[in-house]
Amino acid sequence: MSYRFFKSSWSWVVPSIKRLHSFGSLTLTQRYRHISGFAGEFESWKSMEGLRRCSANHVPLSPITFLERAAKVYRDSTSLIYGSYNYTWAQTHQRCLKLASALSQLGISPGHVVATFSPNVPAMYELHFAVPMAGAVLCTLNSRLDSAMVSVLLTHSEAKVIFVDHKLLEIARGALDLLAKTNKKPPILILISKWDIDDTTQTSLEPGTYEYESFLETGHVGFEIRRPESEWDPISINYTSGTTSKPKGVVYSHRGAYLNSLATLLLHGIQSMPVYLWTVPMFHCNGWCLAWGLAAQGGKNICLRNVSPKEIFENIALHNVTHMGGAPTVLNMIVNSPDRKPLPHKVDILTGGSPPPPQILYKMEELGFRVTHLYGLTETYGPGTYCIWKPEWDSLPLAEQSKLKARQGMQHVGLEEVDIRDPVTSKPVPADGKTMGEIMFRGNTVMSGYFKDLQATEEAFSGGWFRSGDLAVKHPDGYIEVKDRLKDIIISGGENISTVEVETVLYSHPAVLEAAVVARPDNHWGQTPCAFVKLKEGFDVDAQELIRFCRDNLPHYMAPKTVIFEELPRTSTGKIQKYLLREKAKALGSLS
Ligand SMILES: Nc1ncnc2c1ncn2[C@@H]1O[C@H](COP(=O)(O)OP(=O)(O)OP(=O)(O)O)[C@@H](O)[C@H]1O
Repeated sequence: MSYRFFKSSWSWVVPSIKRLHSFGSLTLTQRYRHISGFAGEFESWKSMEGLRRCSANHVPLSPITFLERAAKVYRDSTSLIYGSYNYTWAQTHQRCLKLASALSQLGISPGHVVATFSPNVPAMYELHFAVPMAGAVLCTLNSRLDSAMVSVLLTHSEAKVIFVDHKLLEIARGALDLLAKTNKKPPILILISKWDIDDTTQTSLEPGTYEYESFLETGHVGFEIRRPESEWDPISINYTSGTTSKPKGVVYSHRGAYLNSLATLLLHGIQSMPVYLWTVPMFHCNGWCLAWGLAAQGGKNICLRNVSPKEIFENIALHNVTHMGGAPTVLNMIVNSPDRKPLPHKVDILTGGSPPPPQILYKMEELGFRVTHLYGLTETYGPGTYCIWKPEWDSLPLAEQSKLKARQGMQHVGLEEVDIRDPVTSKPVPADGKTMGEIMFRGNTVMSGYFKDLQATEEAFSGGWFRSGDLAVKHPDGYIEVKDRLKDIIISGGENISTVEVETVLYSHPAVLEAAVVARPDNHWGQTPCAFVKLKEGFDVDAQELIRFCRDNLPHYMAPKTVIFEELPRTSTGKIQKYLLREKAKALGSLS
């Protein structure tokens, strides 16, 4: 300890000790407040002497630092594998610096939007760092969109550059042609072909178009990162899935991305140097924020172009995968696939995006997966709550465990609060497991707002909470359970029917592969439940059998009155498009 510090500390301590003696009966906090003289009836926090906010103790939070640290701590460890390609963290860091430098040489400045249109190839991972390192905002477009939607989102986001996977080139060109017709300046196209095509398609590139690898090589590693001035600065725009309306541009900040990345690592139990299989699309909520998060733990990113059960099982064995994620539809695909097999070791899998039927959770655990169930929206950076597992549940039968796990749980550490409140009065509903209300969020991992839509932003935040549009109950243990979307709930004879509950029963029938329940208008009841069902191969049951099965397992008013067998329409993120099914049910007319 230096003399100066010792002297100044001592001069502070002596009178403090004297004061401490005279207030011997106070609590520790009260004593501290008294001796440091800054709180309660004395003075406010802000006048506490000797403090200074400066670059030594205050840096805007940003996930960019995860990569910089990984390049030192995990320098020679593998950062990414794609087919026969692999990189170390030092290489990934250098490649991202070069890419950021190349972007800035192209004229990309802080605040500009850079779009991607690609599956989970290595470029997607690199762009998650390179774009914010150039000070720009990353906009990852869903790789399953068509030209028309891509052109709409490019117009809305005002992207200056778009990175396009070579297999999506035609769709992207179609989008740019549409833009040109509206006299909008199209973004510069950079083609991602390196990892799949040996001789680059350079020669077939149109003027003003670049190839990813040669573009990256124009940058230099000495690039000075354009760090956010404020942690509130935007880092990405994520468009919602468009399940209930047209996609909205949700803006994430550096701060929120940093916090949600860490929270997701924690809830997923990701320790140092995991092996992560990329089955969650990075375009969806930045891979639930793990595109950034894995750098914080020096993870090995196993990138996959196509996600199929065969590839999943092969990669798990080949790379010793420890963690992965997937929407319930991916889990359903795994448990019903002929390629499924017991795992060579435990794999932690995160699932969320729609309600996971307990039967599917059950079968996943039987195969050797350890499932963590999360719930959230694009507006909450993906994961917002999760079903925190309690050791006392381990001794319950697996079926019982799966029912508990199908609940959406409680908020993760990055969020302040999640509550179920009456959508009209905003008062909390009782924790009785019965009273439904709207799920509302508050905290640092809630979006900054909808890009260019202040009205929608204000509506979403009215009352000081973010309103999710989802209906849920709160159980006596505080865990929440989603019952429906506000737009999907069925009201029959004055009774609310949770379509999720009816679907859960349908999924428990051995012949049912997929099920979705919607409202069918009814002259007598107002609405009745109408089920759309896809059967497993080789099964043949009729509507009456499924209705009987539901009546045996649910109050009669909740059982579907109509069952239609067909393929279920899905959004590009795999969610069932209930509004399309509702239109079909409406076209059937009243049953009564
Ligand atoms: N674990 C879960 N259980 C039940 N529902 C879930 C779960 N996770 C997510 N969801 C549903 O997904 C929704 C969030 O989806 P996302 O943000 O991808 O866009 P979207 O709501 O489908 O699209 P849009 O807002 O454009 O209609 C939630 O509001 C909720 O309805």
